[in-house]
Amino acid sequence: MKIEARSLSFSVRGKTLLQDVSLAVQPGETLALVGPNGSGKSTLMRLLSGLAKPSQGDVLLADQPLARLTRREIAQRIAIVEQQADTAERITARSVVELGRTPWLSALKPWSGEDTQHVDKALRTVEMEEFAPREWSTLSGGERQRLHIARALAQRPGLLLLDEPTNHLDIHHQLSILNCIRNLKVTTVVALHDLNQALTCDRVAVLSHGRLVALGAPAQALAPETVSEFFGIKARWARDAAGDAPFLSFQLA
Ligand SMILES: Nc1ncnc2c1ncn2[C@@H]1O[C@H](COP(=O)(O)OP(=O)(O)OP(=O)(O)O)[C@@H](O)[C@H]1O
Repeated sequence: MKIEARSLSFSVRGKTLLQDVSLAVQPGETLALVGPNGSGKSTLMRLLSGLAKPSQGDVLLADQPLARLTRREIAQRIAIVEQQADTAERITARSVVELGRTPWLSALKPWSGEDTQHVDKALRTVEMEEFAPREWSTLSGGERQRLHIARALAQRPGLLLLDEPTNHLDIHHQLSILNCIRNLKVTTVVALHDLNQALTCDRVAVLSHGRLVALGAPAQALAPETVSEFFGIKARWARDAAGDAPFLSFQLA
């Protein structure tokens, strides 16, 4: 499902958090959103999800203005995992993932075997099947994060918005979640702090002080000069002894 931001701006109490951001993410594409702390990544995610309304500009989902869709229509199309996502304590891991099916249920369409299958598949994808009966309050930060991602996957969205989905995860689960995200046929926007992980996405958008300052193929959007300028460090391409694809190496300027 295509998502498009047209000249998006967002201000709160006279402070501009996002200014004139335009970009389009094509069906099935994975776009990494990077930028220094406070550059506007979460703000842009919230605007794309419909959780916040732009002060100016429009968000179009599959060429339809988001503002014209009902909450339920949006929930059937867009899943978001926010940065400090948390949920009620007295609930099992499986119930959290089942919440992802809510937008699809109604009096005429109660829970069915198909819903159970989506939940099972989402739990498998994040390698959390064995945790399904556990109570939420007993889970670690990384386990909760994986379940939030499973909840979003169980929703079967056309657009997946993930705000720093790997920040609580060990390296195995960082790589496996990113691999899973890249292989999904779902359009995905993923905010990342690890620029080398961003390099593995289809395209990269760089935000700085609420403005879109680069957008394109990963190696082009994350060229060392761009990274150095907007993150205030010295970046360069490096290669390991195996001679695999180059990666970014950093040091303080
Ligand atoms: N409700 C608000 N009122 C005032 N300022 C806000 C509000 N919400 C966010 N901001 C500010 O807007 C800027 C952008 O915040 P945002 O969370 O979008 O950045 P980010 O790029 O996601 O940052 P991080 O990498 O630290 O998660 C920050 O300077 C933040 O302090």
